[in-house]
Amino acid sequence: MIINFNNVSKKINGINVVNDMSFSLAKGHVLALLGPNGAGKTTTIRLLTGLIVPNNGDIVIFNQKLNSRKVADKLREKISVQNDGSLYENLSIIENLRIWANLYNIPAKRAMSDIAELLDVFELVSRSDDKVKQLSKGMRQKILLIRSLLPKPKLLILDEPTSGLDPQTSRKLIDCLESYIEEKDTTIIMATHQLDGLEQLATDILIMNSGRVIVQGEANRLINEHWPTTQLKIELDNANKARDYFDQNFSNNYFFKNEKVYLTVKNKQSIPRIIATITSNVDVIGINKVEHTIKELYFDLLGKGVL
Ligand SMILES: Nc1ncnc2c1ncn2[C@@H]1O[C@H](COP(=O)(O)OP(=O)(O)OP(=O)(O)O)[C@@H](O)[C@H]1O
Repeated sequence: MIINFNNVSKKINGINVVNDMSFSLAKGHVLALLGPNGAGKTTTIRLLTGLIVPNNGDIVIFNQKLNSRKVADKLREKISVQNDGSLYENLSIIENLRIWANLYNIPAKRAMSDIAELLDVFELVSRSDDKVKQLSKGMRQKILLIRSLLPKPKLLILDEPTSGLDPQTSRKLIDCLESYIEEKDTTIIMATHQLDGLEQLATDILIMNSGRVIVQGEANRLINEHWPTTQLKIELDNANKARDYFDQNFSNNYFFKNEKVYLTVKNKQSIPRIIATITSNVDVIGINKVEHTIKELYFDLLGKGVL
């Protein structure tokens, strides 16, 4: 495991902002830290970076107990935080990145090729000589992300990397990050409110509220546990004509919506047989398995009053 939080609590102004929190994160996994405003996400991240220390419990990163400033400083060699430090506004993108590469002690030749690769992945090659002060918010976020990737961190910590970005730019940033980490085996923990398309990047999720963990684990497992049955979406040539057939054969396990049938199947093994039966009895245009999302899981838990 790269990170272990063992019964960690943190009190601020007499309030348990993080309350008996336990979770772990395996190498190469991407954890999305989710929860409403004030849930304790940023505090969790500050605990993780050693900026604040827990009142109870312990934090173990790369098998080292995070119990002193010295350990936190040592761990900094393996950890990058996106929002650490600011950019030099009057310098260009490339100048900024060279300065940071130098601060990270990256040899000049390697820095040149790494910066070129990152600018390419993040689609900023044509803007590399632009001054930072001329950049849009989305571009700045990209530069901060590139900067945090430069030291090739084993663990990358992101606090709302897409905050304030429009949906398109935010998706683009995540796409860039995804294509960069695909080959790099970087472990990531990312606090975010951006739930759309999160499964594209996140392997694990942790939903917290009022300082407590509500659910945590691998996203696929949590989704499968939450929706143990499979739902098939069946597009029909003539939905009205097919109503009787579904009534007689699937009684309460289906509903019609927008000319489509949504059929719940309890036993996954029976899916091929069911599809064969349906296609031989009604005119089917297409059948898809309904894939549930992290966003649905989040709001389902929220709607049920768990959060
Ligand atoms: N330095 C501080 N002084 C006082 N209260 C604090 C401090 N830091 C955090 N808190 C309180 O702790 C709680 C959790 O805050 P935190 O910033 O960790 O939440 P968050 O989940 O990151 O929220 P958001 O999504 O709004 O960024 C909040 O009630 C906040 O007011």
